[in-house]
Amino acid sequence: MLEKFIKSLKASPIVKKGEYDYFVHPVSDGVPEMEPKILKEITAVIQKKTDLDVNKIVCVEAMGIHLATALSLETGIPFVVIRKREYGLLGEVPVFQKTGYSEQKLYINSINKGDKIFLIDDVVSTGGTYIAIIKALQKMEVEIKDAIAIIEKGDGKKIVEEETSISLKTMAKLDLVDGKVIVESTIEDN
Ligand SMILES: O=P(O)(O)OC[C@H]1O[C@H](OP(=O)(O)OP(=O)(O)O)[C@H](O)[C@@H]1O
Ligand code: HPA
Repeated sequence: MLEKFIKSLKASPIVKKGEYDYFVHPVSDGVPEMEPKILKEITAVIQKKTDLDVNKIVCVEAMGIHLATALSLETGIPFVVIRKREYGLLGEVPVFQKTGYSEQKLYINSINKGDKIFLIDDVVSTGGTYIAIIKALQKMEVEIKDAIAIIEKGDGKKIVEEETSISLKTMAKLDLVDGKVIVESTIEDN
């Protein structure tokens, strides 16, 4: 079911961000262009493999937005974006995000105590982003019913699970070897 997605992953160019090896893919970068069929494969597998008995889909700017949009259109569940912009709205919660190559603040709005949410982002790598967000949502007493990062790179999934006790699903686990993307496993192997 994920044939086009897997094929596109293997074709991803790798660039350097300082010392960090960074793969470039339509899911994580919108570059090269996204084939709608890939997005359809991903949303179909999410619907099959995750718990979407939720009242909100929650994604992270920027590269969670197209994934949440596609899923929202298929399911009719509304989505909210954790932004890199501060609004100063009542109840806004700032979160400090650190990835393998950047640091910045994110801002949670329109998520309330008691909400049942599905969390979606494009990549988990160091786990820095998901750990910060999940801890903030747990403190807000939001119920994270399920969470997915479409692409898994490095040890981030394990670190997120250890630090937050949330089970994080991923659709494809990859490794970067000799300038190439190797797909080690997919959610369909389980
Ligand atoms: O597991 P981590 O090491 O935290 O990496 C994962 C995060 O890195 C990227 O975000 P980035 O801040 O580059 O933003 P973008 O979505 O705007 O590309 C990606 O979209 C994830 O949110
Ligand atoms: N590529 C694209 N997005 C990412 C990466 C990467 O290597 N790491 C974290 N987000």
